[in-house]
Amino acid sequence: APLYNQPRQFHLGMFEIGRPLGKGKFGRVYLARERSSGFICALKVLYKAELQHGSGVEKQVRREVEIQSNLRHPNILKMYGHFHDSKRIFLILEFAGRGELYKHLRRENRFPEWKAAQYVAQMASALRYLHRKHVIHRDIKPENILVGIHGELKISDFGWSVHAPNHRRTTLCGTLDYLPPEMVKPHGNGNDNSYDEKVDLWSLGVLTYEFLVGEAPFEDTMVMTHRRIARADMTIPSFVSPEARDLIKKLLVLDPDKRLPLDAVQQHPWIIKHCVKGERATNREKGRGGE
Ligand SMILES: Cc1cc(Cn2cc(-c3c(Cl)cnc4nc(-c5cn(C)nc5C)[nH]c34)cn2)no1
Repeated sequence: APLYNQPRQFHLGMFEIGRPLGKGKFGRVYLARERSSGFICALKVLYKAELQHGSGVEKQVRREVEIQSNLRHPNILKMYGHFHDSKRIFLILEFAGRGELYKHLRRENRFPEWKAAQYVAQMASALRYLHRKHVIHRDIKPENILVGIHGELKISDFGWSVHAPNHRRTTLCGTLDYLPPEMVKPHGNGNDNSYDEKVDLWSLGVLTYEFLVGEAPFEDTMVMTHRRIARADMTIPSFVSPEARDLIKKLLVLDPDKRLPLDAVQQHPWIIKHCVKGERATNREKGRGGE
């Protein structure tokens, strides 16, 4: 029986630990197999000592577990359970058969438009699911996306996700590249620099740009990135098709309320052009004629 039909309490002895799959700031991820079922998963091990007590990180791990455990969507990495011992916290995660998306992007430099469009459509579908549950991811970037065995994307790492609307308390660290204007320059929206799900629309625009161009639109020194985000100051290279350019420009909009909503993203001509299967393919699927 798969892991989710298992008893809710897990412990380390239930798993055979395989090769390391990767490492992050606070721990490592290992391939693992649950002994009784043979179920393959990824075991994320976080060291309590490194999650400085009282800092935002401990709360982030708690939120990551609380949020990700209750999500079920093909483009969101499943969390089957968690447990801890005296020194470590263990998150039992879905194993993504083709690993980390950013490694594919670095290796291929940039994705062809048909692949980028299919990836953006999958991300829009996952974000629509999250936003319907009033969850904002807030950290959509290639480093937080994995690739499943059939090439489908899986959003992972909900460490920065929160329930909308939100007022950020934990200090940001790491790249600013994906942050929207309302998170890099508070008071921009007039009120107490709270923000909502529309921050993920901006990040989807940055992600679309990076898939097609191979680098983030505002990549620069820290100070310049700050300024260029605040002005939505970017140039889109001429090799990007007019349809893709149109979608990027409709997501990277300073005013959150003017960004293209997710249902409109999924209906955008660039997405339709690359994602809707031909008539024959659809008929074949439905077993009508067309075989
Ligand atoms: C700590 C820490 C490390 C990371 C980054 N990270 C995530 C994984 C990972 C997960 Cl969570 C799930 N499935 C994976 N599959 C791979 C993988 C598959 N292949 C063929 N190659 C790799 C690598 N990695 C997975 C690993 N590291 N986040 O927090």
